[in-house]
Amino acid sequence: MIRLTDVHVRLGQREVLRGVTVTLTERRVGVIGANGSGKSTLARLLNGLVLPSSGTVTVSGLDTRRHAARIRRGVGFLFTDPDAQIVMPTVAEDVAFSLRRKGLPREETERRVRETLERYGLADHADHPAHHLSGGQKQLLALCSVLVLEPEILVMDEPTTLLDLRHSRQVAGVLRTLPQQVVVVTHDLALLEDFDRVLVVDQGRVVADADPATAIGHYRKMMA
Ligand SMILES: Nc1ncnc2c1ncn2[C@@H]1O[C@H](COP(=O)(O)OP(=O)(O)OP(=O)(O)O)[C@@H](O)[C@H]1O
Repeated sequence: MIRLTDVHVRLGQREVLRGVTVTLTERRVGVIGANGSGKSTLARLLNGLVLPSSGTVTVSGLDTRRHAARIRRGVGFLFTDPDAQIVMPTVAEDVAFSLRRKGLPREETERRVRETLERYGLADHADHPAHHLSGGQKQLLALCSVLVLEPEILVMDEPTTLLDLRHSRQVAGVLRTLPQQVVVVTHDLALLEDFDRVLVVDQGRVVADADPATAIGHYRKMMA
């Protein structure tokens, strides 16, 4: 469970989030809103990448200000730009990297890497250089490298921006089957159709918080 209580975030001179209070218990939560409204900042609060200037953020009961390292281990974070996340030369090595740091035995690491790449359609690219992948394939690779760690919560910042329709649908399918709580910041409204809850952010505040159809309707009116 994620709880934000009267959260303000100031970055430089700007108050980017202004009094956000929400408790997120649903399995799939979407966050939408105009460019610059504060969505990414909200996402980054959830794994302690950004800390509140005032107010509190707790994840599974832990305050992000006091338990940053533990929270980062439990909350997988997928950045918009996959190049920010891919750290190893080949596809399989990149997925294996985080598992190795956990000290898993080699055989188990190889098995989990293979299974993950197969599940997300990247098995044929296992030994290819990661920088030879297309943008969309890189986005899938970044997702594999996060999911292989089986995080308790997954936070994604615009995970489908580089994906074609087929791969967007594949990610939507992945999100449907994942057992963990997922929070997705996106401009891809179709991705949220069957989500449990959608927040609309405007100028640093949550201005709507409802089922997808209601929240997206509110957003469309707001942007008209
Ligand atoms: N490090 C920073 N220092 C100062 N201002 C920042 C910083 N990071 C973000 N901002 C500002 O905070 C505001 C919200 O940014 P944020 O990235 O959270 O918006 P967003 O809703 O995710 O936008 P987009 O849809 O364009 O990705 C923007 O006006 C941005 O310029």
